[in-house]
Amino acid sequence: MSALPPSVERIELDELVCWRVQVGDGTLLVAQQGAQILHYQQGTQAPIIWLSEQARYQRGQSVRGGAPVCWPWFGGLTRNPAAVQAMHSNPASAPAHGNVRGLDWQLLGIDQHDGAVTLQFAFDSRKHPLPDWPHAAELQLDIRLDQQLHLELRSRNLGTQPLVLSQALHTYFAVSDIRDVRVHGLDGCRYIETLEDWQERQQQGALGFTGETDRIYLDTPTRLSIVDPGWQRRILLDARGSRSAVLWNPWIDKAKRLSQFAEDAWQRMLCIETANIWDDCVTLAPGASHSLCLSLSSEPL
Ligand SMILES: O=P(O)(O)OC[C@H]1O[C@H](O)[C@H](O)[C@@H](O)[C@@H]1O
Repeated sequence: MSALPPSVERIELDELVCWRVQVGDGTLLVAQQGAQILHYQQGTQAPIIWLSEQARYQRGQSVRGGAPVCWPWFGGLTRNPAAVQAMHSNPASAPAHGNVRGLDWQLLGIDQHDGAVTLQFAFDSRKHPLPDWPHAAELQLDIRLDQQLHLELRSRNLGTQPLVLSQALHTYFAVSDIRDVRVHGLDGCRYIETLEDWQERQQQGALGFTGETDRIYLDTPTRLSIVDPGWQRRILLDARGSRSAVLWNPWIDKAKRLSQFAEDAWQRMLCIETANIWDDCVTLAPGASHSLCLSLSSEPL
């Protein structure tokens, strides 16, 4: 069977410019705003990345689902270590997950090589200063589609003082039914239970889901996996440059309060956010850079 050559197409979804990429039987859709991946699917299997049925494609607003980039802080800024908060002149008014997920990034280039396609996006805070965050930094996201999907998020300090960041690739995964899936790789990890006064606990065995879940896992291994018996598949997440991850599902009540989110959508998604947070934040000396990398693939059970 001869494979079709890779293809890249520019499309517009409502207000957003997007790039649709096909490599072999893999399809990828990326919005230029936020360099946000919206869709990733291999062949005829269910999508690996989840996108809300109620997603809205509007300027200035992150799309619900896909893989938003949270930077230069993750979550509520006032929950971050003091050194991350100190980068901002008004932490109490800072938006959750930083600013770049709702801003336009620059497309640096599209490279087609060895049967793979790489899209390179950049955000430069010297050209687009972030409110109340007076620092010179460049962020680049390389998105490479081959037989797998590879993300590399590189932060570079272009200023003269140390830069301290927290960040995450806030990936929404598609699952057959959240109540049936298990996440492997977390056994023995410390975690912060944000729903119970941010207490520190320790994971025992694989993680299943029976209610709202919002946890920061620490000392995470390079590989996590989602075992999904309903769709008879295992999604593999291989990370580098990260020792923390957020596991999130809003469940029934919080789902009702989320934007662009159907009331029952919690059943079909699970966020595993490959991160640098809590005691795993990134400190960059002037001129230094850091890469947070994630490769996604799937295999039958
Ligand atoms: O609604 P958003 O700002 O996109 O945040 C969605 C979710 O992101 C993370 O997973 C946080 O840990 C959650 O507490 C939050 O609800």
